[in-house]
Amino acid sequence: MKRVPSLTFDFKNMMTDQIGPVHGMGEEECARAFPLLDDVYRTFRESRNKGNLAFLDLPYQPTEKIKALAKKVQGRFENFVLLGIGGSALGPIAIQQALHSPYYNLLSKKERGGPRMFFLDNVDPTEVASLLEVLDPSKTAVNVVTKSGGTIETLAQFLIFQKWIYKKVGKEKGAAHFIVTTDPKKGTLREIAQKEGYATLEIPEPVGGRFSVLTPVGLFPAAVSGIDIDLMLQGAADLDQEFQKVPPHENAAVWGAFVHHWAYLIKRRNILVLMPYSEGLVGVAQWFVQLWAESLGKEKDISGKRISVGQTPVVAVGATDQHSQLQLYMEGPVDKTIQFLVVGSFGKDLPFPTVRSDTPIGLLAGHTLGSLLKIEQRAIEASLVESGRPNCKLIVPEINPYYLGALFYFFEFQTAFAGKLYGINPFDQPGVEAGKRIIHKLLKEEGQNRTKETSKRR
Ligand SMILES: O=P(O)(O)OC[C@H]1O[C@](O)(CO)[C@@H](O)[C@@H]1O
Repeated sequence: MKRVPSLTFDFKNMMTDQIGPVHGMGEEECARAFPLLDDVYRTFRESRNKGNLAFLDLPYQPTEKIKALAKKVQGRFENFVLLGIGGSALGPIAIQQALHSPYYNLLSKKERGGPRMFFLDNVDPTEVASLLEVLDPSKTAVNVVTKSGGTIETLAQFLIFQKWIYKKVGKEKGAAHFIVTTDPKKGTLREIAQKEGYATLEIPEPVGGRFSVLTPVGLFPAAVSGIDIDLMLQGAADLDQEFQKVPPHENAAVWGAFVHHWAYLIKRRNILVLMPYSEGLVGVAQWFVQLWAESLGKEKDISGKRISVGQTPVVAVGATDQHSQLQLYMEGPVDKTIQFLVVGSFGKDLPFPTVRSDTPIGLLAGHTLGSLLKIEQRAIEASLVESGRPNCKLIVPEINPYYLGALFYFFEFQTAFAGKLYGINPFDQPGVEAGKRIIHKLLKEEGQNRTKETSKRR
């Protein structure tokens, strides 16, 4: 089978906006953009050639080590728990949600072929304690994922799990339960892994957390749960090859970046609503939110000039949020672009029994759940167009490892390219540092007070 990951980006409905000083983006306006895209694309390619866009080369990495370690975990453990936050959890969660049944953990081990999968991306004590109550530490593998190796939430989760496992099986045997995915050389978790003798997987040094889904961060848990990770990388590689062959104005991810950048700067569409019409792609949409928000929400451009830019990404799930958020999108401020995320064909479908009736139930005759969901998407798209509400759509032929790999690659490419258009650095996140500093300060101060109180009481 010849596989070409032609993800289609359809933005003809971006021109429906009849409100505001600039009307639509017609063919002429698009054509005028070509020289700009050519220019920016040239510098983008130069950055890649200099090794500054390392995430674009991830599709070509070797996977033997990841698969070998995954096989060991599959054979030995009943449960697999991933600990991480932000880019160290959203990608792995998105993969599971897209490629496995939502009831994966209810299947038998034979049906699953590997352990039950759990993902903790918060430090909510009720959630963590509840998981510890139902799992057996002697049958649980723990994958601690952190690029920096020093994220306080992940370190906190790790300490709790380390204590829980060591208490049951002892320190010596306990070491075999931990797999640390982190920076190849530095960081607290790297040091701990070395000292305790944990298995480790490397996140390439120049790849930041939110661009790391196609590193062992996403690939290892995927392989543990039996997903063909080579096929995921193949999808990304084929899309890369497709992109390298065409001029920038035929590259769908370049258009994705350009259209949203134009919508934000010229049309003041401050909000990008990503609306998947597939439960399997909700995790991808949530992963995208971090990618778009952390990469493009910046105060300064690369020269240090204050510009404060960034579109606010929001997830709305079709059809569910038609009955929750849609009213706002139809009649509220025209400050949004709705981007649908649709699949060509669903993996499974269920036909309706025919009911003869003049009530809405009779309308379902001859349809399936899948055709209903597709009709709902088309109807909402048409209703947005009718009321002059700009929207666009990304079409994924089907949800499988191949197209999922391509989809991640598409969004990462689009985001990095949008960063170039904005003239900002899409790979840093200086705005989150202040919060981290204060968390550390409060932990220190309140920790000292608590220690004093405890020793007074003794
Ligand atoms: O993988 P790490 O280093 O633990 O970071 C987790 C997340 O924290 C952030 O650095 C933001 O605080 C994200 O960019 C990152 O995905």
